[in-house]
Amino acid sequence: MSLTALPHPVHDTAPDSRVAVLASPGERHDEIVTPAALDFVGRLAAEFGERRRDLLKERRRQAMRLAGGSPLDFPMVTSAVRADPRWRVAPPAPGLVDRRVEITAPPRRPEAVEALRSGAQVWIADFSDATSPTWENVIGGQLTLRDVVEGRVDAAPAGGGRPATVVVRPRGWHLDEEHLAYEDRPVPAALVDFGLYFFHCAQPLIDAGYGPYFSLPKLENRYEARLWNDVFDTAQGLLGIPRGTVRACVPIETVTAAFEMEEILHELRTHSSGLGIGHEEYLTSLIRTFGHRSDFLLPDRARIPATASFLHARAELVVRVCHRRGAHAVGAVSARVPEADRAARAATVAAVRLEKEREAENGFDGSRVTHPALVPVCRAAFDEVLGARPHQLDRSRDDIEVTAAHLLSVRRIAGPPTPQGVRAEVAVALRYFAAWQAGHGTVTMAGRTADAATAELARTRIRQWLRHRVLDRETVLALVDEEAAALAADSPTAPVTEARALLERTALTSESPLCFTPDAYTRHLVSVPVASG
Ligand SMILES: CC(=O)SCCNC(=O)CCNC(=O)[C@H](O)C(C)(C)COP(=O)(O)OP(=O)(O)OC[C@H]1O[C@@H](n2cnc3c(N)ncnc32)[C@H](O)[C@@H]1OP(=O)(O)O
Ligand SMILES: O=CC(=O)O
Ligand SMILES: [Mg+2]
Repeated sequence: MSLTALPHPVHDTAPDSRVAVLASPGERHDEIVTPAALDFVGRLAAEFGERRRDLLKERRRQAMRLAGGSPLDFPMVTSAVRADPRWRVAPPAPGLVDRRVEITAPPRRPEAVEALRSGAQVWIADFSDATSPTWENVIGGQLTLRDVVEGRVDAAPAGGGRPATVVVRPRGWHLDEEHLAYEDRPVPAALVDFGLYFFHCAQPLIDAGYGPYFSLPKLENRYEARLWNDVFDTAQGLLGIPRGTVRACVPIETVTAAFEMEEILHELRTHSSGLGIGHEEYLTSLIRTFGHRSDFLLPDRARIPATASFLHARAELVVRVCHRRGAHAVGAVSARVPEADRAARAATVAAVRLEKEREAENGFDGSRVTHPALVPVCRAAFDEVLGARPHQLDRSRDDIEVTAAHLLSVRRIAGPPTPQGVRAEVAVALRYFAAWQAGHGTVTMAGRTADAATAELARTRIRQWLRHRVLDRETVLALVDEEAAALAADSPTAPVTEARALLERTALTSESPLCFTPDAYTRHLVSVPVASG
């Protein structure tokens, strides 16, 4: 597909005074937080703010229905969409045809340089889980992206070839951006991350032969996909960019979305760049949705392999649905990262290689890694199956039959954790919370990388174990003491007391929030007067 270059964005409207910035300007912020960009974001907030609030209410209603015993199944009302063999998603856009390796990293300049030059086909610049959303990080991330798109970053891979295509992962629908207010309400964080990137970078990307591409986090149903699709239509309309220029990939990260994959593709079909899978978010969603049931009691992490039948069923269904509709299917990110020790490093490489080989054999068109040293490992696994072909969209997997029972067959692995398993989750949550409160969205520990989704899963698991009484509060508190002391010894400046309080609030109280981020964000990362919402 070739895109026609357009005249510069049409944007001649007066700045919208209903958008207020509630933060002091940082270095170069005036390049991003311009009156015209604020006006654009304000228009999106005006148009979509209320629908987004309604959809968040619907999330809560659906959670209550499922907790009350309503069965989860493929929706009857959309069976015609699933049965209709005719529709396809848009063809793969320039830069997204071959996606055998995607690397994820926060949109910080050092990681941007490494990711772009890593040899991966795609860089997922992650505002969602890999960024601690301080205002400085949010605007700094946009500056990084603008510098990349406008060629101010040395992005050429050392071994030749082209830099990775940029895909931006905005924050999810559940988060607000308290530093920007529209009519005195915080602007949805998703619209800030999407809107600022789109406003500044869409046209330069099109001029360079690419487009504004996104990865949409944590969608729960087709209505949320429709909302994004409408945001894309409006945004393209406002800037005079042809409809269908945007592309968006949806990782299936919630259990309700797993039952509406095909509908999600259908809603986004003019803008879709396929579906993916994410393990951590998905496990968190399973516990949130069905964690009260003993057949959903999740054991230690090490005992939940990607080959577990319920995860395998979701992966197979993603491939089947995607290939039926001409869309890419992208595999899960490996949390393992290489360690200095040679033997440990070799074991990590072998394990990642095996994961990626399985995905390539199952029909995925590519997969995700989170460290540059793993790019060649993922690449080799996909090269073996794809060879010179850019993808395997022609490989239909009509042999795959996935039922609701398959997707929910957790029972086989269900069981209590081991003491080591509990300690590992306490340690990861505590260390991540301390890093996040200090403005770092990713950490590496014991050969694994963690982001907000990792910490969310850790504290959700601790809660589930307490709820099922396979763990008691005193044991957790004793582990928190030990791990807090270890963290203070390792990092004397880490905000250990605050991290500990956050863990206790989100894992050990009965009123623990649905997600740790909204409440922790307001308490710890918002440093200016908060707009009333
Ligand atoms: C399952 C999940 O949750 S995955 C998603 C969450 N994790 C991520 O996104 C991790 C992305 N990486 C990062 O944020 C950071 O680079 C950190 C925190 C890992 C850096 O930690 P370090 O201890 O420096 O890592 P390490 O020494 O292994 O990295 C080597 C180099 O590769 C860079 N690097 C590591 N991971 C990435 C990445 N995903 N993308 C780009 N560059 C990276 C490091 O910045 C470092 O660069 P330098 O040599 O110029 O300092
Ligand atoms: O985002 C991916 C995951 O595995 O979590
Ligand atoms: Mg993730």
